[in-house]
Amino acid sequence: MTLRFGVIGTGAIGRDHIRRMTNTLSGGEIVAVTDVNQEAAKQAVGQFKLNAEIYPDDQSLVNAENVDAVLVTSWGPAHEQSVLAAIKAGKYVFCEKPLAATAAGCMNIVEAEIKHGKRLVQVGFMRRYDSGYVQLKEALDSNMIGEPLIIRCAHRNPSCAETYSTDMAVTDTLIHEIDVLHWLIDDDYKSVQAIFPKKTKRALDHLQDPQIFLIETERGVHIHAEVFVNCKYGYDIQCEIVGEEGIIKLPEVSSILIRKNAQLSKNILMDWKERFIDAYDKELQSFIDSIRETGEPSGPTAWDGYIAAVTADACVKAQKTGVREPIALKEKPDFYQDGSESKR
Ligand SMILES: NC(=O)C1=CN([C@@H]2O[C@H](COP(=O)(O)OP(=O)(O)OC[C@H]3O[C@@H](n4cnc5c(N)ncnc54)[C@H](O)[C@@H]3O)[C@@H](O)[C@H]2O)C=CC1
Ligand SMILES: O=C1[C@H](O)[C@H](O)[C@@H](O)[C@H](O)[C@H]1O
Repeated sequence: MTLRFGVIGTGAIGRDHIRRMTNTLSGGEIVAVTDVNQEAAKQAVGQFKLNAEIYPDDQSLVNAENVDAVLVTSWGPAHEQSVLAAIKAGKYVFCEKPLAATAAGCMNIVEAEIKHGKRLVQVGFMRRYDSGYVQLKEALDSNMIGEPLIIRCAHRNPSCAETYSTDMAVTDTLIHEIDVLHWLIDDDYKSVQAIFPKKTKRALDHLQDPQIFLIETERGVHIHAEVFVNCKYGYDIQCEIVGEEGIIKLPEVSSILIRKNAQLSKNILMDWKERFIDAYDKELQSFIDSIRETGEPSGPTAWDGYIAAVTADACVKAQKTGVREPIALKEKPDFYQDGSESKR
């Protein structure tokens, strides 16, 4: 059976997911959309020629009888309400990061899903589906380099919006490393310290950019994570893992080699939509396939969303205090003890 989707939020990534669901993926169909900007919802229906009804709000959409699953692609602070409404209506829900704006909000969702009695929620941590990160995970799971000791990573955007704030370097950007790194090494975070290097001239007065986060894990791995959102040269994601027996590194994005004007060069992407286009396709196709085959999603769980929120809260506190801040997670419920660290 085709999974019938309702979309809450028809902005940038909402339309990108509608596009892939309509043109690329199989087994899913958009039958409902809503946006607080109803004109945006109407435009999305027209742009993709959807046979979909426009609903006034998330509540009416999740309760629609012909909606089996919900895509939450609204602004982060609105996610918790929509996800809780979907769970209450017994609907599957794919929620873009963040699952909720606070750790407490994520815990509300965890408790609601456990009370419902089966998994409904997948969080849009798409890097777990990126072929480069999958190769890193396979190498680590096979003990290729022995115990991981050090991770160096960088999350660089060519530029950011004027509204982008210092804490968004954590909640909007570093959140991807926060999720993918503990999944990669199957370890928990212990503490974090934020460092503000010399500021780039391209950052507005209110924004600290770049930033460095020094994260320690429970098993003693040290992570040096750079966030630089006005790097100008490109959209560049780097990740290198130093182990006891060797080093593994995220592959560069495929590009032709250009020999011209006495130079040898490669292209660098400029946009996150293009850099992770395959990962977005795979995460959503996996959501559809897993629900159709097993009755539950198999991707990043609401508990992964909680881990990300607790860690992000500690990173934001570290930005303010300048000292090493603890990252204290609650005990993982049995409901999520399915070895999901080794799954997507
Ligand atoms: N996984 C990834 O790499 C990415 C994730 N995101 C996440 O996706 C979410 C959306 O981001 P963008 O598409 O860039 O934002 P956007 O601003 O382009 O679109 C958000 C849309 O949601 C609508 N909206 C806001 N609150 C709503 C509510 N309560 N009910 C219904 N509609 C509502 C807005 O009117 C807007 O049309 C954010 O949480 C963002 O962090 C965004 C880009 C990439
Ligand atoms: O919304 C986004 C996306 O998640 C991109 O992957 C990040 O690189 C960007 O910084 C963030 O604003």
